[in-house]
Amino acid sequence: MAEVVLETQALTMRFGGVVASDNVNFKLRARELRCLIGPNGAGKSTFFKCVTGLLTPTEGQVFMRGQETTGWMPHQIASLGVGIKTQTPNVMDYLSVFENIWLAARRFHSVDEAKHKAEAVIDRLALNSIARSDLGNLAHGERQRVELGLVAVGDPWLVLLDEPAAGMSAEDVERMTEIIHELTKIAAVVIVEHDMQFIRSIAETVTVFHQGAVLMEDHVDKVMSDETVRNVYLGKKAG
Ligand SMILES: Nc1ncnc2c1ncn2[C@@H]1O[C@H](COP(=O)(O)OP(=O)(O)OP(=O)(O)O)[C@@H](O)[C@H]1O
Repeated sequence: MAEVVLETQALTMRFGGVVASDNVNFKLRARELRCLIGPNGAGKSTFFKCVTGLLTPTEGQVFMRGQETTGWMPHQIASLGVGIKTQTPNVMDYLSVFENIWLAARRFHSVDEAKHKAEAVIDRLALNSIARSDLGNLAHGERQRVELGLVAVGDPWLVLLDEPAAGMSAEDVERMTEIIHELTKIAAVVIVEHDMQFIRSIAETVTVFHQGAVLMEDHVDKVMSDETVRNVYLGKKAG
């Protein structure tokens, strides 16, 4: 079986009396693609933030490729080879697409190598036609793609994405699906997502959160037809 690249053990996060993440045991293997779903307030973002270092869990542990990372800062986690895309973009509007991606590549590579890497990612993500445009002038879907470029340019073995398809057109979502499949050739990918159509088109196994805990973890088709899941979530949202 493939190596476990991400694991949480009894991960718990409390905000005062609210148990936002409740004893979560999670495992992800190399090149696996996993969507985290659940209704509003289910604890997806809290779990994501505990794993990416934006929050330190109250209890429990996080391991990446066997290395304990509980309480690490996001940049420390990134330096292991983990690509993180949060909902707060880490881009510069007054620089071009190429410059943004090149700058991200410089964190990992020499000047020449960074240029080469940036060009390769621009090719792979079909960003050639907008490579010289300033980020500030791009449409939402294009920006999202550039942000994935920033993640991909570090050659990550684990990629953690918070709502990459939010606010996108159907065409952009389709492109994003292709890019994510492309990413799974080199990395395991975790995606927090609301868009059910997107989830159906990319996911195999999904993890359903409810009241901070894992309610179910199974193939997307099984999860979508599960009555308990429908009751807590899909019944209202997926129609
Ligand atoms: N910083 C915080 N302080 C206090 N309570 C919080 C904080 N962050 C989250 N919570 C609470 O924790 C619970 C889980 O929230 P979380 O944002 O993780 O859920 P979610 O599944 O990501 O929801 P959504 O789909 O709406 O983003 C909610 O009850 C929320 O109100």
